[in-house]
Amino acid sequence: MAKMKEKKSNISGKPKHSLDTNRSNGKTKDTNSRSAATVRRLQMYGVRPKRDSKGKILKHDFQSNELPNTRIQPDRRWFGNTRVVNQKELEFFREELQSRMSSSYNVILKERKLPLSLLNDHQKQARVHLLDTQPFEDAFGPKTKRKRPRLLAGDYESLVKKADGSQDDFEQKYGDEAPGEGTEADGFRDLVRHTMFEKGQSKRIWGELYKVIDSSDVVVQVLDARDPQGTRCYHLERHLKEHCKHKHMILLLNKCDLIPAWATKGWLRVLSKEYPTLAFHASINKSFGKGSLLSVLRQFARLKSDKQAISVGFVGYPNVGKSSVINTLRTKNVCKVAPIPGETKVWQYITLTKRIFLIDCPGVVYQNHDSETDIVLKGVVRVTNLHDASEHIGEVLKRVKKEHLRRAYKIKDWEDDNDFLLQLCKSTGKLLKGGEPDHKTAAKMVLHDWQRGKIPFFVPPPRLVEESTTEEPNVNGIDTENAGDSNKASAALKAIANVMSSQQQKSVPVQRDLFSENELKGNGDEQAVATEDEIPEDPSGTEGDMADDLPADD
Ligand SMILES: Nc1nc2c(ncn2[C@@H]2O[C@H](COP(=O)(O)OP(=O)(O)OP(=O)(O)O)[C@@H](O)[C@H]2O)c(=O)[nH]1
Repeated sequence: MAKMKEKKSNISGKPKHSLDTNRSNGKTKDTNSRSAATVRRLQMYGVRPKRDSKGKILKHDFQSNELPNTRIQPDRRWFGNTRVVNQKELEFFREELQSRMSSSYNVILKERKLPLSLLNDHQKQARVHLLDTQPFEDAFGPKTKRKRPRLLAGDYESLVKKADGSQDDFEQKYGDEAPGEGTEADGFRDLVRHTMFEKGQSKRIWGELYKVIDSSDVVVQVLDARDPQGTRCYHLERHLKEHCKHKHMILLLNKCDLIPAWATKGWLRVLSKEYPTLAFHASINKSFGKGSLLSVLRQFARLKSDKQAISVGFVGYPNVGKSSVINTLRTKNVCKVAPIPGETKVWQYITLTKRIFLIDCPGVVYQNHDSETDIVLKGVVRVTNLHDASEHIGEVLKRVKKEHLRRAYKIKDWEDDNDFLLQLCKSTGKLLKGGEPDHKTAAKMVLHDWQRGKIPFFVPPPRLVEESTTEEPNVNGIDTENAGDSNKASAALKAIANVMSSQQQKSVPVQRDLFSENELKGNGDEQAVATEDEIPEDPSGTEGDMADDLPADD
């Protein structure tokens, strides 16, 4: 039977060629031979166009007879998931989709699969739909009417004249409002101020601050003891008084080692009239005020006995030492500390005890009328970022006593800030190419020293009126309305007052080499209220109180 069939398909009797379409009828058992379809496909590949001697195609099996060349340029869009539609189709699609979407009786399913970007113009590339408002002829036709822009001046010179004139007018008009110190009338300085001197005022930082305040039961406002009033945030205090009466605030005079003890005590007395205030020196090994602060926090935890734990937020200007205070309380480097402002970027939760959590906050600057120099000297701006640091040196020379500068930089005398910088450049070898003094680098060096507290400076505390110098520190700032048990609350208040008054009796450690003997003593009045001593490790006797409460290091 098999032989008969073979004969049928191979009538010629010639041996079968592999490209013979009749070779197999698909029913034979021989599955290795090519099927008719394969043979046809292979034959198709073999078809080549006929060309002339120059290679030009004369005839091709797949070429149209009408067109000379029907080859289409390859384009990657053929292979993409795209479709080309003309403008009319697109318009139709847009209208149709728009009407469907705006109709409240239609719901579009699988919306994400639709090319909605075709419907809504991208905001950045949004086009002016000229043709919606006027016909094509009016918008782009040959008789298009275009308004000529009204130029202020015909040529460059008259434009300059006009600008000068308007500047004069402006100065005449606003001449009385003299620009603040450090600002220039040309508007350039304003621009620089925007980019750099507004550190700590961004929306993000304020957001962080409010997050910390919202989550805190006690807010510790850390102040720089060298300039407590200058680093206070009155806006925040007002906010707490008005909107968060149940939250407590205490002031912490940090870096008290950088000012004489009488000044620390003076400030303690002045500030404690408003809020409970403690002096502090942040240092992991040699701190001051740690015990007092821990005791006060523990009393606050007592006041909030309805809560399982209290959160204590540390807020304040950049670089005042918020993170250092937290590290000191934990006796461990749990927060990043750096001698440059803006080291803390986001808030951070730290467990102090089972009942007390601490929150570190980035430094916040409340917008006030500080000049650029004030901002730099408060340590808000990183000195390395200053374009010209030398312009702030005049103020440093004004604020710091000559004897300190002489001692710090070994310069005998100087006429003005320029002369000071010149001598400093020479003595420290800060020279540019060709031996020119490098004022900017020398000035940065001085500002660095200022920010790190190497040049002694402090704002003396205001003198108190006799009658107001009461012995008992004020704890009126503490609201006890929300404290459950009134007996407990009054006991806690008493304890806080005790801690504050006992701290005021203590000796405050001071970096003695910063000041002269006279400065350390202060004048007569101050001497009467304070004596200072350099104190060894952990002067406050209250450290032990909390020791067993503190968590084991993790
Ligand atoms: N002399 C002295 N220096 C201190 C004291 N506390 C902090 N500092 C220094 O002040 C600098 C700033 O401290 P940080 O703790 O980073 O300040 P911060 O307030 O967290 O700063 P931001 O991250 O900008 O918010 C560091 O160089 C500390 O060493 C202190 O009590 N005495």
